[in-house]
Amino acid sequence: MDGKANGAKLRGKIAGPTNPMVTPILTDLYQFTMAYAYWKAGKHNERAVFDLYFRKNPFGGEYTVFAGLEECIRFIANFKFSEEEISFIQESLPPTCEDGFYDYLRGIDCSDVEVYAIPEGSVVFPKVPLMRVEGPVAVVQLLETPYVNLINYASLVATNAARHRFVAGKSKLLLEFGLRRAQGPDGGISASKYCYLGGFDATSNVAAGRLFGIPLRGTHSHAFVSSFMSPDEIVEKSLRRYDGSSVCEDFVSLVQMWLNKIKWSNLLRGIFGETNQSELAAFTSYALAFPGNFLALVDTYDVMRSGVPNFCAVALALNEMGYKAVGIRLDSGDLAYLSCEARKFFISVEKEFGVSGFGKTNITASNDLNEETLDALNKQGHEVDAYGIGTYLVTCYAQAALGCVFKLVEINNQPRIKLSEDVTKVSIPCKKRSFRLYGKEGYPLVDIMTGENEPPPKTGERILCRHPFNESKRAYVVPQRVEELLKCFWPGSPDKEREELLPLKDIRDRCIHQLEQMRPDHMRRLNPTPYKVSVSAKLYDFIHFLWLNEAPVGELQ
Ligand SMILES: Nc1ncnc2c1ncn2[C@@H]1O[C@H](COP(=O)(O)OP(=O)(O)OP(=O)(O)O)[C@@H](O)[C@H]1O
Ligand SMILES: O=P(O)(O)OC[C@H]1O[C@H](OP(=O)(O)OP(=O)(O)O)[C@H](O)[C@@H]1O
Ligand SMILES: O=C(O)c1cccnc1
Ligand SMILES: [Mg+2]
Repeated sequence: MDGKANGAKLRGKIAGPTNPMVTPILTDLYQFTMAYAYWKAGKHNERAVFDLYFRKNPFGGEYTVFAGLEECIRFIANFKFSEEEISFIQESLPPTCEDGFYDYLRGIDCSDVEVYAIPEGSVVFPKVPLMRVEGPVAVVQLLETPYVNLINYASLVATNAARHRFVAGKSKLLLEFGLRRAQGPDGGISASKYCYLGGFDATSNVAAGRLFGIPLRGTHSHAFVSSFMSPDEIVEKSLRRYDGSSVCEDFVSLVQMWLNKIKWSNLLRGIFGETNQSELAAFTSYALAFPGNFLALVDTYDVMRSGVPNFCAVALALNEMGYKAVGIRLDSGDLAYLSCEARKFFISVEKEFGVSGFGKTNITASNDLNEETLDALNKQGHEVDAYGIGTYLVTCYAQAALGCVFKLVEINNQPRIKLSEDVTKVSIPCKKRSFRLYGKEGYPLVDIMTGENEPPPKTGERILCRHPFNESKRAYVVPQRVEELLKCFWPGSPDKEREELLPLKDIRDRCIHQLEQMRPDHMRRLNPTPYKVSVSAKLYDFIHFLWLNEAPVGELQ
């Protein structure tokens, strides 16, 4: 068993959802009309089992990162209608609905609901339940919309982040800059949380930093650079040495001196003439404000003729004062070419002035980056150390939704099936267990679903894994390791034993670890190999028995 996935068991109070808009009325009207009809028919307490799953991996890939579980658990742990909400539901349903229904709503909570789920941050696959929710049918029905809502975008954007990480490579720093472009405030907060979960290193979103403890990072914008007109604007020019031993009274002149040295140095001669002085003023001013964290946006006027030499002048002046400049950000132009040119310049400066490590000055790139542009940069060769990514990441531009569904699979111990002309849309009936089977090389080989009461797969014992719908697709597997996927995250009460809800950082670690464990051909961007999802022989037979039982036989005329 995976040590991390098999977290500590816990009891005790669970906080409410992060977003206060997540209340029992954040659902579709039809959940209430169905709840009324269940109640009216006296069916509302029938025990139902629903599976939450998706049918197809997003972004043309063969894997998905499961995210959003903690918010689902927080939601049901605090599920209770307020009087105002009940009055509003009463106004929204037809007046013929009986008052007894509202008394029923007043009394419900999720103490009779059980949620089994795959741990958040796990790598998951189509058709395998991410969550199995069991409880009184009317109550669980009300959970459908908020649950699908809480999982859909979270898993989609976490997967998008993981895919960007995969292309960028392990060693690059990935910064999420999407708040201004996200789908509203909750889209922005969720994006920051789940991009971090999916492998980003930091966010520019301050509220998300506070809410989730995500590291905060940032540079400055073109507005800051273009707000300066000339170095004469800088009034407070003094800078104390890093070690506090002395003060330079005119840092602005020190910067000018370094700019001249760069200009007339042998190695660098000819690359630039006069740099933009208002840009130099902005950089100098920023360095005076943050001498220990100096990073400059260098593309406002001209990257190689102005931004980079100006940055170097300020960085060398800082170096003389005992500070190490952080780096530059490129936000337009050919990022591969400019990063290579900037790197050459830094290496020349290191050689010319003997500033050790200057050649390794950090280069951050931004500007409409996505998987494709990252891939193109890799193919061309580049010198970027960090990427700031916004629009394409947080809006999930390449795919709008994951398409999670919440389907009834059993009621009153009777398995149920949803048929469809489209075989990928046929639901897999029964209250099920699922297992991940690992092969000799340590990679996950196949996920298998079984009926709840079947003997589970065992390490070293051969088991037949069948494609759920395609008779000819089957394989014997002798697992080297068996991991049960669904664990109890909500046993109906905070006082009963349940899986611990781990800190976001631990969930992120699990995600990164699981992605690293996957066989590389499942992960590649072009034509990845599908990961196998299967059912036991017994469940296969039962699905097809129920299918034939429920499907009417047509008549040809
Ligand atoms: N070397 C590269 N290979 C592939 N794509 C790149 C490369 N460098 C930059 N890009 C991408 O090309 C696009 C360039 O955007 P665009 O054509 O709008 O120009 P720009 O650099 O933003 O210019 P401007 O500052 O005038 O708006 C961005 O999406 C960027 O990520
Ligand atoms: O490009 P994204 O992936 O969305 O990343 C965030 C962008 O937001 C900022 O500027 P903004 O786009 O607001 O202005 P700009 O177009 O002038 O760069 C930043 O400079 C990035 O370009
Ligand atoms: O800090 C940055 O550089 C930043 C933050 C948000 C959007 N674009 C850039
Ligand atoms: Mg932009």
